[in-house]
Amino acid sequence: MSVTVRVPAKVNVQLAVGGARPDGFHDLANVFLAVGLYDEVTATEADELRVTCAGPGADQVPLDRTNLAARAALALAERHGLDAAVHLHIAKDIPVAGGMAGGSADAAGALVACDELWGLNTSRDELLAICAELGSDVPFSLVGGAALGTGRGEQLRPLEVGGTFHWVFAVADGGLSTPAVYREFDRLTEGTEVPEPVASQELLDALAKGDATALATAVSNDLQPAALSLFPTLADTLATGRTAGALAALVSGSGPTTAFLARDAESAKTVAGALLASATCRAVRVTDAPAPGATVVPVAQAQENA
Ligand SMILES: C[C@](O)(CO)[C@H](O)COP(=O)(O)OP(=O)(O)OC[C@H]1O[C@@H](n2ccc(N)nc2=O)[C@H](O)[C@@H]1O
Ligand SMILES: Nc1ncnc2c1ncn2[C@@H]1O[C@H](COP(=O)(O)OP(=O)(O)OP(=O)(O)O)[C@@H](O)[C@H]1O
Repeated sequence: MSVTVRVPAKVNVQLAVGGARPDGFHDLANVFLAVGLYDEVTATEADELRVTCAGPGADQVPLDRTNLAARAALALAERHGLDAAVHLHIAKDIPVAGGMAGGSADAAGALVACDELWGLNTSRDELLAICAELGSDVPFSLVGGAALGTGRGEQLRPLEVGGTFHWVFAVADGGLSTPAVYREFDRLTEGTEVPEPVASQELLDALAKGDATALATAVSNDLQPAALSLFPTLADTLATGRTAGALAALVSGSGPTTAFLARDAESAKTVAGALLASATCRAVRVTDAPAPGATVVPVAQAQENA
């Protein structure tokens, strides 16, 4: 028997970062928006824990127990006193090390898939607690939609979204390590007073109204200077998207994927065309938001996708 779960990528429409905490993490006001790029995790009964991965960037994904999907299965099995004898296959479509929470998506997907496969019926709250142990972005991958993350980003408040937003993502040639980007943030802000991270009311209102123009003026990412410092050519990608008519251009989370908010589907196509033609990125993806969180794929559909 197999269970397949589909999990979305995210963009951070606001990422306000506070000073470094004693535990090395940073307090955040993190406004997550799930977007329509998905990984699929299939859990199948097996003699022992095994991970396979296919799709763009699969060669950069570890297949041992450091894989976040494997860690999720082990954490769930341990809670229930089980052996994590499962084959996890990841069909990857979310850029690897791109700042779109791909590994987190796989962790949330593995958790839901194993829970279903093993017939555990773990409560939502318990699943969210396991997610938070696995990583700061993992709880949001489970819930999807839009949410404000506080603490290190793991404490979620769901947010209302009043419409569809059109996005273009430019996948960079290379990756960025999330801890390295936070370290660069610390270096760049050294000796300055880092304000408490606070969610922008203007931004939350724009999301609730589904107003792309208002959202575009309110988006912000405090990690963007750090990502640009480590990956300076991203400035060219951002400029290309802006010139092509994007309402907003920003680095997605810790980068190096860049995100462009478009007025409508037509404008998204124009922005995507300009980015592709510019050769300032490796690939371009056009999609909508919000997207649902981790969802079990009906068996017939999973077989069709395989
Ligand atoms: C940049 C974001 O993707 C925005 O959503 C997240 O803040 C990163 O979330 P993530 O990849 O799930 O990160 P984690 O696996 O929890 O942490 C990886 C590393 O990132 C840094 N980190 C992460 C989250 C946070 N609030 N403060 C941090 O300083 C820490 O160095 C940590 O050791
Ligand atoms: N299932 C997984 N998929 C991708 N990478 C994984 C996975 N498990 C572990 N990793 C490791 O984690 C690193 C970061 O990958 P990931 O794709 O999650 O980055 P990211 O999208 O930038 O994360 P975030 O946006 O949450 O900071 C990879 O370079 C890889 O070594």
